[in-house]
Amino acid sequence: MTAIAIIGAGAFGTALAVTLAQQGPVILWARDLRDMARDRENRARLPGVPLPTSLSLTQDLADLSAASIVLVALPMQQLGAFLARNATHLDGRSLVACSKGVDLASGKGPSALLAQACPGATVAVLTGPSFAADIARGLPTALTLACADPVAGPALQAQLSTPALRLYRSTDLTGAELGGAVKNVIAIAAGMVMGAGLGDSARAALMTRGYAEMLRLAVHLGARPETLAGLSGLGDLVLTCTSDLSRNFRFGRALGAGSAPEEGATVEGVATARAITALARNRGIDMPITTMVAAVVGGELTVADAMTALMARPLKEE
Ligand SMILES: NC(=O)C1=CN([C@@H]2O[C@H](COP(=O)(O)OP(=O)(O)OC[C@H]3O[C@@H](n4cnc5c(N)ncnc54)[C@H](OP(=O)(O)O)[C@@H]3O)[C@@H](O)[C@H]2O)C=CC1
Ligand SMILES: O=C(CO)COP(=O)(O)O
Repeated sequence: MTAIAIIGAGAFGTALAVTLAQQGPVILWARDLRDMARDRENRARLPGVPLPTSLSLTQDLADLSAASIVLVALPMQQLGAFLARNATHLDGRSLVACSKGVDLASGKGPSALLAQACPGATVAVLTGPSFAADIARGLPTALTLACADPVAGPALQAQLSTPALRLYRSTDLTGAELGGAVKNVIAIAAGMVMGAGLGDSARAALMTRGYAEMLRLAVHLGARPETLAGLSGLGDLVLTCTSDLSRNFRFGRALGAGSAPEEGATVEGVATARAITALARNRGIDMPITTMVAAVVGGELTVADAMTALMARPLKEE
């Protein structure tokens, strides 16, 4: 019996599938397999990584019926519409949300969308500092597995850990997924600063103040502060704001440099900046960096104007 299924054959879904297939059969669903079955490689999203024989591929969601664990690794803004069409194929299992972001339409994170669409499922969140390419190459990686269920959480932690992929357990889904959502927005800001040539000191300041607003939002929404200090918050913020492998960072850097961003890349922080800005405004939470990123990506402000506005805010205690 196939125990693990993965929905979404993007870079992350494929990397997780390749890694988990070292321990047993895994089935990976894509809406369009293109040449993956023939090539036994995902040349479009994760080139250079052979797919092991224990990994099977399908375009038919009915083929996932034997899986007790389903990892959902779709882009955040696609998840709601996907679930509206396909939730019946997923209900009643352990569903692990792997998307990072906040849904623009509903203001919800991935775990809330899964729980709403699949009320009979046990929902968990897998998040933290990890580039798909690193996971796929078997490089050491540590992530957070958040699940409120005291029995399912430890079971998922054990079933989804591998010798190279070490999962730390949490019961704080809100904190785990808000860290992963906000860090992408701050990474765009960090990229803007570097692209505009404003220097490493400015980036360190943005990361630190970005962390402060991530924490403020998450605690307001019921998260535990220590979750944000962990892999899913600070850990992922550090990775994404400092690495050229991050699409969010590269997108911000292109904006800062006045050049064209890469075409076709999934840059979760763009829509999520708008979603979180609206959420924070409605709840009276001060999130100046996120608000500025939303304004710049929305074309309402230039990077230079945004930096001037951030520096001109009233002086305050740290
Ligand atoms: N890449 C990484 O290093 C990491 C990514 N993540 C998160 O994982 C999520 C997915 O990102 P990633 O894998 O990188 O994305 P990619 O850009 O690599 O791939 C996106 C995938 O989603 C598929 N897709 C898009 N819309 C739909 C839809 N409506 N129905 C079915 N499939 C769809 C695409 O299919 P098609 O090719 O047919 O368009 C494509 O396979 C994001 O939330 C990201 O933040 C988390 C950790 C690390
Ligand atoms: O989430 C990630 C690393 O943890 C991937 O970051 P990007 O989506 O910016 O590439």
